[in-house]
Amino acid sequence: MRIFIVGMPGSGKTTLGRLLAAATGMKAVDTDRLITEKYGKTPSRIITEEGEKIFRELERETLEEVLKMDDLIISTGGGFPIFSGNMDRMLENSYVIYIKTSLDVLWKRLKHDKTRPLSNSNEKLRKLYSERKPFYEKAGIIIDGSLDSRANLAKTLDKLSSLGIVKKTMVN
Ligand SMILES: Nc1ncnc2c1ncn2[C@@H]1O[C@H](COP(=O)(O)OP(=O)(O)OP(=O)(O)O)[C@@H](O)[C@H]1O
Ligand SMILES: O=C(O)C1=C[C@@H](O)[C@@H](O)[C@H](O)C1
Ligand SMILES: [Mg+2]
Repeated sequence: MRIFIVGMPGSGKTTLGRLLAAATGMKAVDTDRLITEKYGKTPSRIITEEGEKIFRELERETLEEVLKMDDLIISTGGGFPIFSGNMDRMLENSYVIYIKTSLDVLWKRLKHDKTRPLSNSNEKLRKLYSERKPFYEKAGIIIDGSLDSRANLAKTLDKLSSLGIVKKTMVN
């Protein structure tokens, strides 16, 4: 069984992936991190130095690699579900969680971060949000991203257990 986590940059995908893995005993991976390890460069460097098209191809390859694995929670890059039919591919035989976070909350988290070439201004972030929303909203499970990390984890576990995806786990 695989669970993908999707959402805007800064919505808390990596954080939730790690917490969810610790609570369920599943392994957490992160597509940005897998790409960085395999190609020796961060996504933002790949985008800046080689172009976004190359980065999106690497994401597509990474998706096929993780689809070969099992018992995995996969946090994705912000643009991952938008390109190459990736969202439909994820939905074919995995669960997908969307962390739905308001633009105000996202901008508060991202405004001091200079390392994000695609969302380094409020205008760019707004445009990305409206373009990406329809893709994210295809997810079968939608979580309110304005909660703190702990409450977010508890809500997610509740949803996953009510759907019979994971067994109810104690969260301290
Ligand atoms: N539920 C939350 N409430 C408040 N802050 C959070 C929450 N989840 C994550 N954060 C903080 O927001 C920032 C972004 O979190 P995180 O890296 O998990 O997001 P992401 O969606 O993986 O972002 P990226 O687009 O970089 O992959 C971090 O500083 C993290 O500590
Ligand atoms: O929103 C995006 O398109 C991106 C988000 C990051 O997680 C990285 O995947 C990369 O910087 C692109
Ligand atoms: Mg992340």
